Amino acid sequence: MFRPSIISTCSVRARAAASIPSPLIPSSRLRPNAPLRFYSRSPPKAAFNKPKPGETSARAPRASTATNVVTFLAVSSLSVGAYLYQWNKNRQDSSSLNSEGLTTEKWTPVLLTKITKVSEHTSLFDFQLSKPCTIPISSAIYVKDDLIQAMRAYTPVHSTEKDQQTFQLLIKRYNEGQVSRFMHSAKPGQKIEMRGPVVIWPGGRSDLEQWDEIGMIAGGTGITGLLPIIHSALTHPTKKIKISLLFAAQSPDELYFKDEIDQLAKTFKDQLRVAYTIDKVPSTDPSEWKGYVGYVNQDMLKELLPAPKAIKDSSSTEEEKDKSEAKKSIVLVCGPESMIRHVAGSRGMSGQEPIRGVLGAMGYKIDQVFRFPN
Ligand SMILES: Cc1cc2nc3c(=O)[nH]c(=O)nc-3n(C[C@H](O)[C@H](O)[C@H](O)COP(=O)(O)OP(=O)(O)OC[C@H]3O[C@@H](n4cnc5c(N)ncnc54)[C@H](O)[C@@H]3O)c2cc1C
Repeated sequence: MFRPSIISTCSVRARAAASIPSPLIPSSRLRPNAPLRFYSRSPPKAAFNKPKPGETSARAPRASTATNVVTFLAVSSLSVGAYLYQWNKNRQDSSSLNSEGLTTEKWTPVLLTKITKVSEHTSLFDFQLSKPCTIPISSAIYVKDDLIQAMRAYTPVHSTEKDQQTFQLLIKRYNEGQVSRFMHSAKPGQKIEMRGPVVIWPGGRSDLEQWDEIGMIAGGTGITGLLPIIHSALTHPTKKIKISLLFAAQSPDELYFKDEIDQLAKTFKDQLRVAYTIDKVPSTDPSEWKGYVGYVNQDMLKELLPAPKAIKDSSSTEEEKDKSEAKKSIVLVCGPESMIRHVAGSRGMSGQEPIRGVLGAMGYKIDQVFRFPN
């Protein structure tokens, strides 16, 4: 099972914030010596009056001192009980309203604000955090299905290195899938238990500038892991990093964020090159499709990706080798397990299994390829 390096970006701030008093906490808690009115009231005097002459004892039985004390204690404890119940309820409400920003240390309820269907099986889920939080580029957040205590990782779509109070998850529903089905049955207004963020590919953060070229192969929802890296690389303040992306999906409507990606390719035309492939051309409008058809293959990749280092090293002259050494490139593969296996071979438990599949046949080695866990 995939075990990411756990980092928490929000907890220190959240801990400081947790000490801020809330208006929902009863004032007696803020001022410990404030009198509690509920039980400072005396029991009704009439019950303890002596019977007047001529009155029958049946109408007004005289209470003994012991009974008075018992009655007083019973009324008092009921009042205290009611008070404590209300206080505890307020405390719970306030703790969920003031819960920490997202942290890796514990499950935090996060408000689901909106659901937007983007294809037959996939929706975009908008969330609001109670405290701003840094969601690093190339990180994932764990979502828990409370009913069966199952958790799965999802990648915030437009994560940045800056504080943000909202984020989006793109989640595909699988018919037999536990957590994806739970999320697709959730409603706006509901709170979802989350933990994170955890960084998946550290190369996508502050040391992004180490790369001259980044090749990418995305499969379906796997684009979520790559999109923040694309944005960050294209807008890098000091370096023009070249990006090439082959985006593979079952059908055109599963090429998520295609309009956004095409727009980026237009704006950054000397930096970003994009190609698409789908499993099958839709029968409804086959002439509309202009991209590749079929699973990822060498022909789709050889003109697009940075060349494999191993091939360069063996066939180049010394001068060319020096140049290629100076150029640092990597190929990122992000998508479902079956697609990763086909493109680069299984990553294995450690992520260190040799590169096989299409990339392996082209001569790429483990030091030039990163397979995202799935
Ligand atoms: C770091 C990371 C980031 C991820 N980001 C996203 C994301 O942004 N969006 C997203 O939708 N998913 C993402 N995933 C995948 C996600 O974590 C779940 O694996 C997926 O939602 C299925 O979980 P489930 O509980 O619904 O299905 P499970 O109960 O785990 O699986 C039940 C069945 O569903 C089918 N199934 C499950 N996953 C897949 C798959 N990927 N492809 C094909 N069939 C499958 C299989 O037939 C499986 O037997 C990510 C995974 C990782 C590790």
